[in-house]
Amino acid sequence: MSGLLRAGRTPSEVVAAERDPGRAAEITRRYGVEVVDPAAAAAKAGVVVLATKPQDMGTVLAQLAPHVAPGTLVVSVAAGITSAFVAERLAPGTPVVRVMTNTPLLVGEAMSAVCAGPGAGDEHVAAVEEMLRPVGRVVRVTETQLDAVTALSGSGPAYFFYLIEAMIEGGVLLGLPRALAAELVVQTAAGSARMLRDPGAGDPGDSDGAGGAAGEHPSLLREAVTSPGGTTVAALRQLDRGGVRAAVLDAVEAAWARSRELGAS
Ligand SMILES: NC(=O)C1=CN([C@@H]2O[C@H](COP(=O)(O)OP(=O)(O)OC[C@H]3O[C@@H](n4cnc5c(N)ncnc54)[C@H](O)[C@@H]3O)[C@@H](O)[C@H]2O)C=CC1
Ligand SMILES: O=C(O)[C@@H]1CCC=N1
Repeated sequence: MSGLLRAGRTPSEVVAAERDPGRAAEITRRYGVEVVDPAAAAAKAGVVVLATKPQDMGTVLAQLAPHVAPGTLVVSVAAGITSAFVAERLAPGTPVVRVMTNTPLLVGEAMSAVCAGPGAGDEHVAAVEEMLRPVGRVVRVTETQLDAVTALSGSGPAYFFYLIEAMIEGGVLLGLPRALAAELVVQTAAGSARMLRDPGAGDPGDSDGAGGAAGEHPSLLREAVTSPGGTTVAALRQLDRGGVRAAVLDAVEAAWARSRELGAS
């Protein structure tokens, strides 16, 4: 909702349905968006965005289905829930599009993936892409890729936050004040991400700051930090001893499996 409003939609163009009165009041206070019951929201909407927990999706669809007008575009952001699950609970032919985005959307840096479900044509997917583009990057994927997308970019911010927490703790272990450790680590993360995504940014002649060649390889960037006989190689040996690479592979595989499980339940 915050993204839609920052992308230029007015609060009067959006309505929300929220069963928790505290959260409903917060939505109206923060965004100026009216909160109505799900039936009223569905009846008014040209596009219905389903953003409940996967476990609540069956209930919310049962509430909404009789009120969704034929042809209304229905968008689900729930992890795991297949477009077929959504479509089966709506009038035949209702276009359904699935989205997996991530929380950096809140600062305009989302990584969103979209795919067409039953009844959805190119124009429906394009409409959802247009909704998401102002708040980050958007890629089109197949539905079979969405569990993997969820495991990488959907849950991914949590993996980075986890690593950053651990690095800050490392600074504290070495005696640095926590605030200083946090500043050092967060700027290091932001700078490293910028080198990966916008490698030419900051070069003379890069007037738009958008960078040159896309996507510097992470292995090359890591090698450039790793001086022979230096500090970085000493640290990386410990990461290898700790099995960090294998743990990351196991972690994304666990998220992928859980996403599949949510879809099957
Ligand atoms: N948190 C994340 O980083 C991401 C979450 N998602 C997906 O977004 C969805 C929402 O996740 P969260 O925001 O973390 O969940 P949440 O539980 O914080 O928010 C869902 C809201 O829906 C409300 N709700 C549930 N059933 C309702 C009903 N029948 N009528 C009216 N309101 C109802 C709840 O009161 C709650 O406020 C999930 O399906 C999740 O898989 C997707 C990508 C990233
Ligand atoms: O943890 C979850 O299930 C949701 C989906 C992706 C990120 N958060």
